[in-house]
Amino acid sequence: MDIQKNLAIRIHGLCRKIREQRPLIHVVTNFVVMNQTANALLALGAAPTMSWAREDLEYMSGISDGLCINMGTPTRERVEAMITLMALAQQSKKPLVLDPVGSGAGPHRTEIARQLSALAPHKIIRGNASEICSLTHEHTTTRGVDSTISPADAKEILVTHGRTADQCAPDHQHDLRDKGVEIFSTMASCVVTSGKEDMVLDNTRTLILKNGSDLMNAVTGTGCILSAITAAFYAVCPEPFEAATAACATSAIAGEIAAEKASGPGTFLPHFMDSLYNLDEKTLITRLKTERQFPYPSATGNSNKV
Ligand SMILES: Nc1ncnc2c1ncn2[C@@H]1O[C@H](COP(=O)(O)OP(=O)(O)OP(=O)(O)O)[C@@H](O)[C@H]1O
Ligand SMILES: Cc1ncsc1CCO
Ligand SMILES: [Mg+2]
Repeated sequence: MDIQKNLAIRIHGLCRKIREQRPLIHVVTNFVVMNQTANALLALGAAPTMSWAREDLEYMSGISDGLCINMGTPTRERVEAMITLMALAQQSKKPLVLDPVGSGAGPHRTEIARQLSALAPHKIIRGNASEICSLTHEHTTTRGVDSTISPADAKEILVTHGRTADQCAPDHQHDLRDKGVEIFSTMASCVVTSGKEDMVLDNTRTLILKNGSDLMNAVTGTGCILSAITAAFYAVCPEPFEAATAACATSAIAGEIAAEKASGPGTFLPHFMDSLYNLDEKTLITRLKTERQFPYPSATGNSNKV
């Protein structure tokens, strides 16, 4: 069977698992997107809980199936709660997603993002391109919470590290691992940069997803929602790369459908929720657009369609 169709079927299988198992996802997120994030988790079939009260943390961590930490509004009390929850998630080996919102927008946020990134290395980190790149690259800045760099720049920084296509040939894999991918082994088991194209990476693979719509940028919080639903997929799928891929596909395809129905940002969000709720296998198979670069871009610049 066509490998992209097979991937779409597997993604739909995970959507079904979420609807059947209804994983409880504990989300400490920013004040801007709290309500829409809880609703998106519900639309997907998961169950949200959003508390950051110190007295709640141990209990909520104990009963939850996954955790999403989003540092969009990083007040001291909330950052302390995030650190406690991340330590608890690591102890109990619970699926964890970190969204380093606004990393690269000034020293305060960048320092918090790097501090959180250093915790619980089994996690998935999901951010826009400049947020992710700013975690390891001093010179990448973020404009508030908006990315300043393109997916192509992010790929250059995170995957090819300025090397030529020749140097990225399979023969040089070992060099690449030694030199370039420390972010994956020290901070995360999988990293996602979102944008016009989403990129899912671990230390052996890169997958590019080409779904979505410009309208996803005309409302706030689509990235925050993507991080929260990534935690829901990770709660039903122990393989972080597969969970992150499923979340990116689901979010972007739901966004694509919503954009076709909406007349602007005001009606986009309700259509987006409906699309998450109604997403079926046929739609995923018809719409999924991915490109796999495995393990790294080849010497000829060719990549395999997934
Ligand atoms: N220009 C675009 N075309 C298609 N899809 C897009 C575009 N920009 C963003 N998306 C989609 O929107 C979602 C959020 O990605 P984005 O990179 O905007 O996150 P973000 O900057 O963290 O958002 P926020 O901070 O507002 O929550 C992803 O699913 C991504 O695929
Ligand atoms: C707009 C905004 N400001 C802080 S968090 C947030 C939500 C999008 O990341
Ligand atoms: Mg964001």
